[in-house]
Amino acid sequence: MEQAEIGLIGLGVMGSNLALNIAEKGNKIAVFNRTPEATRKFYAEAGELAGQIIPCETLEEFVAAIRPPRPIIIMIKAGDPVDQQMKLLEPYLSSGDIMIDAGNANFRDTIRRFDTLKDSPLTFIGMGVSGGEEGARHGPSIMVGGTEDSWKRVEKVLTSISAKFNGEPCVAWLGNDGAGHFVKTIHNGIEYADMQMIAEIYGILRDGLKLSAPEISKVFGRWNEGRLNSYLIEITEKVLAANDPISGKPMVDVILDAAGQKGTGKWSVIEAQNLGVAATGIEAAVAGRVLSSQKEERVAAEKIFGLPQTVAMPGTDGLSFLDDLENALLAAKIAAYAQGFAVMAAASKEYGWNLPMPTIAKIWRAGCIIRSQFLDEITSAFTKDPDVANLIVTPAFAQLVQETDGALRRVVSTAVMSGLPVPALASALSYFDTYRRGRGTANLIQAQRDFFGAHGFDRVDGVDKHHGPWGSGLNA
Ligand SMILES: NC(=O)C1=CN([C@@H]2O[C@H](COP(=O)(O)OP(=O)(O)OC[C@H]3O[C@@H](n4cnc5c(N)ncnc54)[C@H](OP(=O)(O)O)[C@@H]3O)[C@@H](O)[C@H]2O)C=CC1
Ligand SMILES: O=C(CO)[C@H](O)[C@H](O)COP(=O)(O)O
Repeated sequence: MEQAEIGLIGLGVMGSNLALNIAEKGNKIAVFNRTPEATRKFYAEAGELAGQIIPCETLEEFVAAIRPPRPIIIMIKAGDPVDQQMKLLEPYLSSGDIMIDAGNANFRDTIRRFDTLKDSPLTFIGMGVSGGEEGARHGPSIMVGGTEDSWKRVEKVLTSISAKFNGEPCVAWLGNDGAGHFVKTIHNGIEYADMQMIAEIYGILRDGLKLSAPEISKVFGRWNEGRLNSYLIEITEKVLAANDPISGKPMVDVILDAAGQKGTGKWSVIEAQNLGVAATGIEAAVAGRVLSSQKEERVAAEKIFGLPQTVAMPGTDGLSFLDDLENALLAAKIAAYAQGFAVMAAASKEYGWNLPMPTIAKIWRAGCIIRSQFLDEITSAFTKDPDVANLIVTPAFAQLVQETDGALRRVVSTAVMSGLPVPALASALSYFDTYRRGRGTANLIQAQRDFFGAHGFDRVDGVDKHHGPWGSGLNA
């Protein structure tokens, strides 16, 4: 029997679609799933692609079905399952085989797995894949980490299955060991911020302007034709227009307001903190999901405090305020993306990855969940100045911020006066206001630290005097 040129383990949502994508691009693929019923079902439903697929029910059979040296994609639940699966697979592998973890791994696990195998005859690639079900099937964005040699061995097949933006493939080798999974984690962190900010704007439209879900859908539909054009805005329009087949009500109105999370948002925040980078939009988004899940506590608190009176939204016919909302979302989005890229720049230095910022922006323009026109603008900004300290000071984005920050200020202040929670939008505004103010207020914090802990401070006049005249805090 003709052998496959690639193998894939894990026929869940992502793995089965990725396998069909690989088969459709003319690659013969062997597949295996822990539970064999899933393999049988997958093969039975593969239709005309079945001829390109070799379904296997044991790992021995699976490995034998792939031509050596074997590239094997592992697309299963992240964490311990990946270690378990690799351990079960390894005895069957031979020199030169590559295990490619394509799930949402923590990059620290990826570095550990990479290091464990680096002096062995086997190779490990940690690869972030974004695009959900549809992306996996028709073209995801793929972020690869590992040795450049191992990348070259899988470049052709990954390029064939990736999304394309104006013909350019949305796949790239980003650096050694955990680089790909780190970038995927920050992609998801930005995704969290983007989604939280959209949800906050939805809250203002629903609870401030009292618009119905179908009315809000139209607003997002209009915005999707402008500068906010993106996949997340597009699906927001669609989600808000859908009706619940059971109750006939708008679907969103019958969905419990408690968001799930699987870890990548939280890891983004942890890593940003570890690297000393302010990622306030992602922090606000993760905290927003945590608070959202405390449904019972929130319901009880509403009984105690009630809700503040909503103030009139500025603008006589609501129109100019809608323009403000659109611009506010754009301004806040700039802050979140600037923060995400700043985290990656710091990680690149820390881990010696040499992450290519223009390339990362490029491969996010299509295929992934945060894909947008906006990322093409980020690509141009980083191409002109790849080492810029912060996206918001690049000429194009500085101008955009200047055009939109007034709207963000009006929207945040109106929401605050109405008691409508906007933690991510407000964090973006505070981030701008802090970042652009040459003289901040940390002089007071330094004085306090010196007072109670003799921590010392630097002086603005450069005079070498590092303690204040307050003596020990104990004597004060
Ligand atoms: N869904 C999405 O939008 C995206 C998901 N991802 C990531 O892709 C990976 C797969 O996600 P998804 O396809 O959604 O998940 P699913 O829940 O649809 O599928 C999970 C898969 O993992 C397998 N699995 C679970 N535990 C083990 C184990 N201990 N050993 C071997 N196999 C195991 C399951 O096998 P079995 O049938 O036997 O249970 C199944 O094939 C995850 O890391 C996820 O974070 C990445 C991008 C987008
Ligand atoms: O990687 C993804 C999208 O890019 C997955 O859909 C992921 O599950 C999203 O994260 P969470 O489940 O925490 O919202």
